[in-house]
Amino acid sequence: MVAVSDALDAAKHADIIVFVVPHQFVDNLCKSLAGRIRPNAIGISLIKGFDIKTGGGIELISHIISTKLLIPCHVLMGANIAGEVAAEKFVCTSTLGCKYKARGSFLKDLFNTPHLKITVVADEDTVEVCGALKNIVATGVGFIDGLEENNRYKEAVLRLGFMEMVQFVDVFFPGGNISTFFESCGIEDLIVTSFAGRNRKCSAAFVKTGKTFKELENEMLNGQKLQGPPTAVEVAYMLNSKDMTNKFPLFTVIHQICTGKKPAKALLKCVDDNIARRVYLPKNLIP
Ligand SMILES: NC(=O)C1=CN([C@@H]2O[C@H](COP(=O)(O)OP(=O)(O)OC[C@H]3O[C@@H](n4cnc5c(N)ncnc54)[C@H](O)[C@@H]3O)[C@@H](O)[C@H]2O)C=CC1
Ligand SMILES: O=C(CO)COP(=O)(O)O
Repeated sequence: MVAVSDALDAAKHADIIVFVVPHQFVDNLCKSLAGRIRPNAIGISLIKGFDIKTGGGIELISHIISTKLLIPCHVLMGANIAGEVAAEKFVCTSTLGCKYKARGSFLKDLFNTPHLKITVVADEDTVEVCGALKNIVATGVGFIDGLEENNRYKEAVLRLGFMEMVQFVDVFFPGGNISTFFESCGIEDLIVTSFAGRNRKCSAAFVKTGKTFKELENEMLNGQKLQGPPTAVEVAYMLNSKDMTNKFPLFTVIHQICTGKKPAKALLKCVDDNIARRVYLPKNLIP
């Protein structure tokens, strides 16, 4: 394998292009590749987050790649932390979202290793939306850690957060499968990221130090970018444009804390107010 630092050099002759950059940079990356890659290339996005649509709503990153580069783009998201996959100490998992059966099976063989086990589902959008939304919930879990609060709050943020993930897909991306939430990209990635990810670590420090996320990224992430706080902004933009912030109280309060509109303790109140909330029953997902 040869590593090159220029994205166009890496992609211009490729049959399969794997996209793994912080989602903040996708637009520019696509500009640098548009019209200069193989027309029959296939994209796979590992990128977690959304893009804001002017005029309201959000766009999936894989759809942006597909539209801007005129190639199909599938997704690979799951319960894995990059360093742990590289260390090969135990078996990690990931979910490949690909609506074409034969291609899904080919891509599975390509990514599967003894230490990274891939399962394939056709439900591409749900895989991608789960990957993005769990970073918001993990940010909330980090706030609870930073407040040094009882674990009960962490457990409740995970449960309420998972429920809002299901609800978000049900309302805005109808037609997915409920079973996708039980794949690696769903509940498992939510737990892994909420215990071992950078979003949790930095949001705990956000509460403890009073520093901004930008300062913490510089100090703690060595040039990497957090995905949770910007994804919370994108989701809040979507919910505001649909007048639905009150239906997603956890996502909403996490965004308000990230942007300094509310103190971290507001998350405790949100949990107390919603802990007995009725379980959300999906109307538009296939059992
Ligand atoms: N690190 C992890 O454990 C996992 C990350 N992801 C997702 O993958 C995406 C990338 O995250 P990381 O791996 O942390 O990224 P990273 O910060 O390590 O960067 C990955 C690549 O993006 C390039 N890059 C950085 N800034 C850029 C810019 N301004 N323009 C163009 N390219 C740039 C870097 O050179 C590098 O090749 C995110 O959406 C993340 O949520 C997905 C699964 C696991
Ligand atoms: O997305 C991840 C695991 O799936 C990594 O999470 P963090 O970005 O919080 O480290």
